[in-house]
Amino acid sequence: MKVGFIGTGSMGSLLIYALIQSGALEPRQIAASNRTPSKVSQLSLRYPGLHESQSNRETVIRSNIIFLCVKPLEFRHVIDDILPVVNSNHIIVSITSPVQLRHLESSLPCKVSKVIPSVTHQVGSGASLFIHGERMTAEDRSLLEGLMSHIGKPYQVDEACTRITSDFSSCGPAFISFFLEQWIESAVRLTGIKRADACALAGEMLLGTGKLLTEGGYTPQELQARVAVPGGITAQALALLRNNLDGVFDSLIHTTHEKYDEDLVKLDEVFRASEINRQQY
Ligand SMILES: NC(=O)C1=CN([C@@H]2O[C@H](COP(=O)(O)OP(=O)(O)OC[C@H]3O[C@@H](n4cnc5c(N)ncnc54)[C@H](O)[C@@H]3O)[C@@H](O)[C@H]2O)C=CC1
Ligand SMILES: O=C(O)[C@@H]1CCC=N1
Repeated sequence: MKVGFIGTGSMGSLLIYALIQSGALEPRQIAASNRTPSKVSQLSLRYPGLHESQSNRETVIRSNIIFLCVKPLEFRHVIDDILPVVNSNHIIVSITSPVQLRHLESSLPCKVSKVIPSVTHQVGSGASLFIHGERMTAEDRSLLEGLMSHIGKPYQVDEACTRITSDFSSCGPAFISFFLEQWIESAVRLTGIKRADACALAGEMLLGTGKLLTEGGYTPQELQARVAVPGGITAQALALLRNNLDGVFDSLIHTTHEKYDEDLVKLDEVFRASEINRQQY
């Protein structure tokens, strides 16, 4: 299996790192290209054998599966660029949520899927979300899921639920880190605890909480009940959080969905405009 990466910014390079580190791929199985070529040169120095493609087309030509790791509004440009060298056997994967299967299927002659990864894959953890296109056979699906299972837990989701599922799996690490950052800064300011100690304790706590939710059979509600003995300190603090955060998560979900919808409107325009142009010429 040969795997290509178009775009080696934050997420493209993280996926390359994680897939090599986990043993899922050897560097010689990978080809990569990026708008700024020096980013790929750095990767090929770090992983001898990784092929530094001179163009996105070269990445496609050398690969069976190609991950498009660029931002949503860069998709149209990348697709137009690689189109002449894409054939029906290629599997092209979008790692970004607002790009729809219909955008990919209407503009590419190959098999397509969306796989929304998470920064947690850097440590072989977290969920990756799968939304397969109709041209993906059962064999293609298990090939892609098998590859990603080395660095996270594959989850099939409906495209209509892409935003809310990636809110948890992909944006979640940032949201929870924000929560912890605020908490740690208050702790440092009010109690004098060393920031490094607070960070280490917060990380261990989050890891353990994650395990209780995934392996320990707890729901978030049950976990609160287990820790918050009636009349105790945790119960009092939970009441404070409940009052102060009332409505925050509704607003959070509205915010992520509004931004997603904005991107989707722009993508629909870009993909439609380009189809109209193609018909004219
Ligand atoms: N950061 C995260 O945790 C996650 C990000 N994503 C999605 O992944 C996508 C990429 O995100 P990042 O890697 O954080 O962005 P980034 O900006 O770090 O990387 C994008 C890369 O694409 C390259 N690029 C742009 N146009 C190109 C072209 N025509 N040909 C070749 N390379 C080109 C840029 O030079 C850059 O290196 C975004 O849509 C993001 O929403 C998805 C899941 C998680
Ligand atoms: O494309 C997305 O929705 C992802 C989730 C986190 C960042 N970007």
